[in-house]
Amino acid sequence: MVTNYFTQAAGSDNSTAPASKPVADKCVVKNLNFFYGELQALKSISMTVYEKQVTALIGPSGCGKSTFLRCFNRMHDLYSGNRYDGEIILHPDNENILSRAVDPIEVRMRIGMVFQKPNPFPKSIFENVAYGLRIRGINKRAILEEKVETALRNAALWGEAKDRLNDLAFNLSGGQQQRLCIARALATDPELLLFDEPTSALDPAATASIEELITDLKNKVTILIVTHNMQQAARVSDFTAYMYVGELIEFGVTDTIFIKPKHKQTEDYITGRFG
Ligand SMILES: Nc1ncnc2c1ncn2[C@@H]1O[C@H](COP(=O)(O)OP(=O)(O)OP(=O)(O)O)[C@@H](O)[C@H]1O
Repeated sequence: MVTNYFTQAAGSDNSTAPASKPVADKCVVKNLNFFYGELQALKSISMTVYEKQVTALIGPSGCGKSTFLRCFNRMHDLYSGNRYDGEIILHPDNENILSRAVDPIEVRMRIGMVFQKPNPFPKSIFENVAYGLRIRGINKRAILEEKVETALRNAALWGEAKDRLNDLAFNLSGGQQQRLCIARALATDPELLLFDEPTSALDPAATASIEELITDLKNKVTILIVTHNMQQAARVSDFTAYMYVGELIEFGVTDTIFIKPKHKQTEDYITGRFG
């Protein structure tokens, strides 16, 4: 479905100007509530994640950003006592991925995740990237080699890794390990990629290379990113959602949220007056 929402013209100097290209819905969140036992961590969130765009989730510590992100790949199902209420409709299938009828493992095959700290498996570089493919029953060496190379190229790691594919992943630098985790997530062609503060454990140079990568990747995949770093949200995202104590306070085109937010609370957070 193509929506009426329009992204900013690239390079536009008018932050509220409508419209260069229409964007399609990838996920439509409807009245999402989430509970850790008795604690309600998300309150009636409704929002759209647009296809092949980067959407940033920002807000003060404890406002529910990571909780919201983890709903998209049903991570919360791994722990008892957690409860969802509401819908996340994934397009183009028009399927509610929170439905009990939908297998969370199937959801995780379509929606990849990259965590705060790089978490490669204690395996070689090659086997880290091949891992998800092998789980899907792909074992032919030629296919694995082709897909591993493509994923490493897409994660901007091929040049550094191609001569050491059999090295242990832990021998890579922190920034390289994070790009390896991105390659691992990309290898299975996800529709949506979730990033939970992907650069918070990295130095400025490694952070810059991950940000550049995120900008390149949006040509291929829809991206949802949690970040504490407001400059990062402004640099990499097309849309921004500001959350506070489990609620979505404001959502819109990133330039508008940063230059002319509708809510004073958003403005106070963005200008550093609070949070
Ligand atoms: N596993 C859990 N069990 C119970 N409560 C939790 C759990 N994880 C998070 N919470 C609570 O849910 C609320 C939202 O937490 P969440 O981690 O989603 O916030 P956040 O915005 O990502 O925070 P931060 O920016 O500090 O990472 C907080 O009150 C937190 O204490």
